[in-house]
Amino acid sequence: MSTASTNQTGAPDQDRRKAPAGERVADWADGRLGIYTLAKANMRKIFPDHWSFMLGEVCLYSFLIIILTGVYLTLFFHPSMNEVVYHGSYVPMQGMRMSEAYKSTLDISFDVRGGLLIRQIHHWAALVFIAGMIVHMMRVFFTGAFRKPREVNWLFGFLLMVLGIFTGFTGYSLPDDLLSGTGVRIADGLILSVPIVGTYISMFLFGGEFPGTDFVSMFYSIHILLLPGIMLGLVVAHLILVIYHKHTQFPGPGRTNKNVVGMPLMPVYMAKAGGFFFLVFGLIAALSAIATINPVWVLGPYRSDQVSTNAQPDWYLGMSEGLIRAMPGWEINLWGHTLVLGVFIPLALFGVVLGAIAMYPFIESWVTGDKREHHLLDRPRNAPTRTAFGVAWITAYMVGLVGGGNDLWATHFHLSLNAITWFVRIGFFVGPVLAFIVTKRICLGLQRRDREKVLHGRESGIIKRLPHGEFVEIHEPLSQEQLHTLTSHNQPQPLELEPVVDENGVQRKAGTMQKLRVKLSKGFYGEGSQIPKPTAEEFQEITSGHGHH
Ligand code: HEM
Ligand code: HEM
Repeated sequence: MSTASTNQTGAPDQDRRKAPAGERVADWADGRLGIYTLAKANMRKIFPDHWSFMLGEVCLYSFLIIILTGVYLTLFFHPSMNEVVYHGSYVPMQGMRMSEAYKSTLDISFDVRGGLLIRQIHHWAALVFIAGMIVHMMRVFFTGAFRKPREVNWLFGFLLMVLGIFTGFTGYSLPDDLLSGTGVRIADGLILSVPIVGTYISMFLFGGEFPGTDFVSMFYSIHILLLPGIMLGLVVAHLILVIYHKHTQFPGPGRTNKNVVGMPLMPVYMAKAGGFFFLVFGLIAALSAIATINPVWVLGPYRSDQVSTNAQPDWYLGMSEGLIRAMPGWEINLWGHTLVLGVFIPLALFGVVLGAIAMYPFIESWVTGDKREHHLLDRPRNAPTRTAFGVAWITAYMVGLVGGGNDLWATHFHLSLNAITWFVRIGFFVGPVLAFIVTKRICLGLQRRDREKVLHGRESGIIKRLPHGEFVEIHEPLSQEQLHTLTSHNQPQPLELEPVVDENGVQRKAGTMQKLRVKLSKGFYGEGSQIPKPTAEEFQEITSGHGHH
């Protein structure tokens, strides 16, 4: 229906000059918020396409799902350790004494409409969120996306991961059932093992001797306000930086350090992202509807004189738990104080591992001396030392995880607990070294294969018999696009020790750090760490004339 009409007096019609409704709303909003310039600058922003770039989105969407479901839970959860008697609908616990926190978690699970589903979605989304972050971090690591200028964004991401782990832990502790109480007890043990300040921190957190009467309410504020608040700010900063730096892209024809090839934010990327949000939500909801997670009614309320069997932390803390389980129970007594090395060393090691992850971009650029900007990603095989290092790290993590579930491995596979402990003790040191060597060899093998492919073409699988009886396989030459992708990477040279005598004839001694740097740099780029890619001359010589060999 048209809105145009003339009025009785023949005066120009107001309606005719009226813009469409959408434009008027946009005008109204622009006059007050100035969104036009912002939108103009960003709506057509180009995003490159690769499945691995969806991992950051998985983090984002699961974070949103956690917040949405978390808000629902706050409506019914009572963060109090006051003792009450249970009279809800779960019959086996009728008349039992328990904290209000535990009672309200049972109520959420059995009496609140949709409560159990929302609890399960919250918990499953938390597991997916942290898994998503770690896999996203691996993508960024293995492709070298953390290099200049994205080091600060790596740090923002790293903080998000650490805060996510802490938020998960505080959430896990809220229901105050036997499992979460056992987890908190382990955390208290870790805190107490820290020399000098440990006792004070523990007293502060628990309002006196463990478990005290305060920690649920304190953890609650930390869990629903403090940490998610900081994380929300960090996520926004993280995404602003992604837009500011523009996204990296894999090398390919037409892609350079100075452009981005892909689809515009509006409408293509937005439509994709919207759909993907519902996919992630749907999958997590389906998982939560069919797979029980943290059935708090099984173990009963927390009592500090009881420990549940089968106690497992959520998966992301499995490694630190494994290190504690595998560590010998060493203790030193000094001047009337006990230093519990059996607990303190794993705690310190966890801290060192986290610190190394945070600092990695800076360490790598110091070792390699690479201070250039990088907007094109590395194919993992073309950075064998970094790739091998990442796989070694994952191996150490996995071995620790086996240690964290040693009881489950023992019961499910009929293994001795001691054998598993020794496997973890040895595997934690030997596994990463083996993984490093094997991965590096695989990367070099793949580089050799790329070189072969460039020089001799792709094996076609077609066998030809020559007149004199010899069989040869036809090799098909690669397309220009493939040739470009396989040869466009840089092959930097390792750093050299500076001359001992400089141009003025002054003697200089290379410092230990300098020597270490050169050594590490050789490890990265030296002989045995990269297969020279074919030169243009080699390519010309081999490809001129024949299509097989
Ligand atoms: C709440 C957690 C996180 C969210 C919501 C998030 C979200 C995102 C999104 C949507 C992108 C762009 C798409 C992509 O490359 O996947 C991105 C890129 C990036 N993220 Fe995250 N991320 C999170 C955690 C992390 C972590 C743990 C790290 C590393 C320690 C990290 C480092 C980076 C870096 C360096 C980029 C730029 C990559 C590039 O341009 O290729 N992020 N992030
Ligand atoms: C990264 C952020 C978060 C993570 C990783 C996380 C994780 C968890 C986990 C694992 C639990 C235990 C669930 C259970 O099995 O009972 C939990 C409980 C809870 N969370 Fe969160 N959460 C996060 C953010 C939030 C936010 C933003 C809110 C509120 C606005 C919230 C509110 C709650 C409440 C009220 C509980 C206790 C209820 C219950 O345990 O059923 N959470 N959280």
